[in-house]
Amino acid sequence: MDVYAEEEENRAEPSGSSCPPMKSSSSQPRPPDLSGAEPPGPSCLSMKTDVGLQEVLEEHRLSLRSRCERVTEGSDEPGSRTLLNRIYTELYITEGQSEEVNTQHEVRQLETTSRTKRLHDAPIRCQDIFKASPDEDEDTDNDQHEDKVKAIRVVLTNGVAGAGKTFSVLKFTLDWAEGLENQDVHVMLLFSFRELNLIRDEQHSLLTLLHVFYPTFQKLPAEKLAVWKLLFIFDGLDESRLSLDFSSSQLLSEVTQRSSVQVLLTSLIKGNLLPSALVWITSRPAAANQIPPSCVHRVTEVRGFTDLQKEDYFRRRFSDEELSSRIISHIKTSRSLHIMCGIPVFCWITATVLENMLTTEQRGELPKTMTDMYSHFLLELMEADRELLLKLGKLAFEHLEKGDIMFYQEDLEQAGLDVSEASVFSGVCTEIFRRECVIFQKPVYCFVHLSVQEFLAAVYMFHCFSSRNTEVMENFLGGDYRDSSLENFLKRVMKKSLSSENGHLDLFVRFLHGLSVESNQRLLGGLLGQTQISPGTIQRTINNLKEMNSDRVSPDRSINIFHCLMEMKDLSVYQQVQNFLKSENRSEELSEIQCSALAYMLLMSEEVLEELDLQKYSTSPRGRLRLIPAVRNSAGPVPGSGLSETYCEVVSSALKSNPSHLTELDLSQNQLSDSGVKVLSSGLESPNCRLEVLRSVLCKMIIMGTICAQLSLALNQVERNILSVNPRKAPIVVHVSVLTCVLLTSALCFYSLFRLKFCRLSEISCSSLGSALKSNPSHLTQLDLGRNHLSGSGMNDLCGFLESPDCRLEVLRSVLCSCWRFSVFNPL
Ligand SMILES: Nc1ncnc2c1ncn2[C@@H]1O[C@H](COP(=O)(O)OP(=O)(O)OP(=O)(O)O)[C@@H](O)[C@H]1O
Repeated sequence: MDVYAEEEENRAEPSGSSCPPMKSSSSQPRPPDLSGAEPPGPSCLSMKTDVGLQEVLEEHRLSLRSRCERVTEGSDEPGSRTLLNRIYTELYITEGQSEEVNTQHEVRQLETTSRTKRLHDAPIRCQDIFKASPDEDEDTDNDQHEDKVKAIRVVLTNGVAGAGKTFSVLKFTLDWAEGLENQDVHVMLLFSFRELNLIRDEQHSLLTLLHVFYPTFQKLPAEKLAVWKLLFIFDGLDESRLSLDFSSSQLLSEVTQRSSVQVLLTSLIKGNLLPSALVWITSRPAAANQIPPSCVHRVTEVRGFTDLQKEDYFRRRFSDEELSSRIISHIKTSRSLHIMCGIPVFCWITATVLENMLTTEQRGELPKTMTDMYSHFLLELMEADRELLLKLGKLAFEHLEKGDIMFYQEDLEQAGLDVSEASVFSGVCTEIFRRECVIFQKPVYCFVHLSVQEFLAAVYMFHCFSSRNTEVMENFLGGDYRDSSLENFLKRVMKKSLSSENGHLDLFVRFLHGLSVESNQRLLGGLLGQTQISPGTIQRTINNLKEMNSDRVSPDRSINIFHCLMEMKDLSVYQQVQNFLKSENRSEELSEIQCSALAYMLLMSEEVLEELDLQKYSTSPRGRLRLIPAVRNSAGPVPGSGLSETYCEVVSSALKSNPSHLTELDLSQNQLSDSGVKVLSSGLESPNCRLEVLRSVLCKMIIMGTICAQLSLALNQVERNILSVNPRKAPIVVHVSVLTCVLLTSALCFYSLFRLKFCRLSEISCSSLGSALKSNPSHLTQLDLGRNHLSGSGMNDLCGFLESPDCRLEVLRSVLCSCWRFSVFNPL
């Protein structure tokens, strides 16, 4: 159904009334100067402009415009394309990114970042990504900033599946082609990695590559490429099957030099080829690390829609105001639906389902959970062909484990799908499986959204369970899997999903639980197969979830157990925790599942928690572990008492997340292992880390060699992060006591104040401390050795530092410091 059919095409207007405050755009419609000899100015259409070239450019502009002005949603039947400007809703895009996303499942990541209160984010208009931000502009006397302003040449934009990256690329290009934005750019060139994949085995020069994708440019002399301001867009790095090797020394500098597409791209990104060309790359987060940070001058993140933008989306989509209001208020009644609508593609699924339900005479409850929503979505397609949907389910499932989201003809054939059969890709089925027509007529396929793939995979898995397809079940759950009850089957899948490092089965297992619910069984019965599910089975499954022991499972993963309960429509835990939060009495002992629910609710809380005192809650040690994810929504100080490596992981991810609210970290009274410290170090190294105080009183770090160096480096990084945010901010204060071995040695030199109070500094410690200080003593102005018992030859090194001419020490505290060689302090 074409929801926009009533609107007239020529009423299309750019959108964007409810966007967060954005940076202003100064671009005025203005044709580019083609001479290439001077910067573009108002009188760009100068007399010396080459008329032939002008024509080439005009042709290019028009062809880009017609490529971008209409978009396909769902069905790609002829006539189903819609004007982009009519449906485009402003997206929430920020500078910076959450590093954590690299290891997290995309939907989970969305949940952890869905809090509306994002303190440190700077929203940026997609059209402004190559422009200096206003504060950088203002700070003219800062050379560093000026450098940065000049250097925004490569922009990397991250965003989870369906967040709107491709839509923003299209809008960006369309606005240029229509003369509205970025008119200083002479030529914009749009490529998608899925297209580039098709020529990955070919040899090209940049010029011939352009000719392949933009035949108009065959009329173009090569030298023009070097003088014009070009902007290359590469959309969908995650879909790339090229292997980009940035460490390779094979680089090109001439537009006529031939090489592999990989080398062409790396040369362009590194700036060896066309050093003044701008490059924009978009990617899902997990693939973004293919581009080394040193090559990227600005990172932005498409975060989908804010709450206001969600509403704007539905209002733009439906001319019937009553309908959009009903949809919006329904979504607001379900927390998980509301969160999911932060992803534009989910808004589209929701709009499709709810519009259909509300405008036809369908009775019955509106979908409340994600599984409900997807079941209804699939229901509309069911008439298609049960067998076909199951084959798509098989394809979805088999590729889910591998992490594949793009499929080629061969993949389809393997799943038993006959690609030549027109029925497969026409009619309703195209709603869920989009055929991407690309150059050379080689089609590439994908599901319209990763979550649709996960849903179909779950449907297929359920079907295999019902039809006792032991081969598939054993392959997935292990050879020891025997015909088993539904509750045991779900328990096995849950455990398997919990052991996944990146949570790639999280949504799948949620859907699987949701499918066992009576209402969804009724809806999709024909597909799921015949299974007798008694209320007793459902209750036992719910009990299993509540009692699930998640030893050695990351607390982040454990939250998914709570989501499964919600998908099964068991709200008991949710309500208990709601009551707990409302009541004044916090002495009630919380179960593990309640802790996961509490962590989730604290995480989702719109308010950043001033301080999260994990000790405040009465629960078991395992329960306490499950609370840790809430650390991400806490401004600290975060106590780490008695916590393990898992703690380090969560704290580390809290330090990496954007925005990171942690400003103080207390590692006191902990015993941290090598691997724990390593994990923690990666958090400290993150550019998002905003730590100001690190306490480690009585913290025993069993750190040797390389780990020690790693922590040192990480702490240096913290220093840099803080300085880069605010040069006037006081440097980090590290309170260190009893360090069983000396770490931080090289880090020491970055601190102006170092407290070693109450340290039982061993001989080795003293020695390392001394040599570290000696090697780079210039920053340290205060040293507190109070209440230490210093002895042995290590003292020589320490004293050596004190005596050295580089020593800048102004204050040395040594209250109650008993020192065998106290006399050597005399020189001070
Ligand atoms: N700004 C927007 N306004 C309206 N609808 C949007 C917008 N952005 C995205 N959508 C909807 O979401 C769908 C997916 O968006 P898009 O293809 O841009 O996502 P993506 O981030 O590129 O995802 P993927 O990583 O899966 O390629 C679109 O087909 C459209 O229905």
